Amino acid sequence: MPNITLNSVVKTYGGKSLAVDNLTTTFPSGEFICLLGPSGCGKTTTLRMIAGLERPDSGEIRFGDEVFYSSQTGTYLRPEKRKLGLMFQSYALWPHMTVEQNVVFGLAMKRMPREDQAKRFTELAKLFHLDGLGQRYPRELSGGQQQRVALARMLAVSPDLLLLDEPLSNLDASLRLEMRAELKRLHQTLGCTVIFVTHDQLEAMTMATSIAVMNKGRIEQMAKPMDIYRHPSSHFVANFVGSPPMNMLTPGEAPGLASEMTKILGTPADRAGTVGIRPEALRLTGQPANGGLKATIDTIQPTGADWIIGLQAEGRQLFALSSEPPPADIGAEVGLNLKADGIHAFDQNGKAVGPSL
Ligand SMILES: Nc1ncnc2c1ncn2[C@@H]1O[C@H](COP(=O)(O)OP(=O)(O)OP(=O)(O)O)[C@@H](O)[C@H]1O
Repeated sequence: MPNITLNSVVKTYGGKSLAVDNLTTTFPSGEFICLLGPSGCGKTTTLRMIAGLERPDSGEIRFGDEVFYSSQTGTYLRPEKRKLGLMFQSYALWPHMTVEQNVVFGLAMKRMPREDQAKRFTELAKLFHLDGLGQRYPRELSGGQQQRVALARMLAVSPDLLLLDEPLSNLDASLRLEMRAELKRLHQTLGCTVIFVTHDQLEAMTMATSIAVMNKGRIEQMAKPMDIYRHPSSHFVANFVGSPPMNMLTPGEAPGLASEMTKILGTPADRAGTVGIRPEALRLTGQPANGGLKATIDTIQPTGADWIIGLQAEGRQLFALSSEPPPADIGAEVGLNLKADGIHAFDQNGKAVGPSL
């Protein structure tokens, strides 16, 4: 299966609002890629340009050797000519059609014989646990069942590429969990390339084989989820991925803690940039060691499996994440130990520096 390549793709709206900023990247075939980033960073625009629903201002988009779009040659392949499956947040099943009619809609449009359509529906109904629901109407289905019908409809035409724009955002937490597992399983079974837009880092971390973190119309970093988490290439990525977010110290903030962090990292003490520590790398001890780092507990948030512990250290609010209950109550002074692999440093331009790279 071919890769998707974007070369110097630019997209502005109304000639002035820059949505995608000279984007050059390759989405390798067979990967489950999550485009992750804050609202307005250009995720949907990127996806829509790959789908052919939005025309770039300039650049080139290819699917292997097939040119989807090229400003140089004036090529623009219409969406229906690109062999894609598309699914959006509002997946809009046809309300007046049964589940089976919805699923085989694309096949009927392609004039596939009725018996073959029925056969394909049986296969898909099995894959998406829709057995026995073929004659129901969408209003007679649960949210999760509707979502599975939408997925089956998208896959009925055997697309080479699936483009999904926040398809799980309308679901409640337990259904989301179920659908995340379903999509992941589906990707492993079908082996097709998936590009999935989300602003939810948990969704990206749990499903993607590769995350592309977007910021202001560009991809800041593209890597495997755990590499993004462990080796963020910039302040932006480090801050965006992780919950609670990384504790960031700008120059002058909590100097005792910052200098201990730079000492562990081996970066110069007269730093000009930011240092950060993941909440789980802040370990609390019952008693502060003599001359060691200390903090005061100011909030305790049990999540069930973990505790998020708010701390005050040298006038700064920090958050620690622990799978153990806190060693003391609110108001108590505790010692701090720092775990080296959760510490990161960034230069003045926000680029990661030091041994974490
Ligand atoms: N049709 C449009 N007309 C004008 N500006 C638009 C249009 N669509 C998007 N934009 C702007 O382009 C930028 C990128 O938008 P885009 O929808 O691609 O971002 P996004 O990362 O998908 O955001 P979200 O997560 O909120 O959907 C934003 O500044 C947005 O306001």
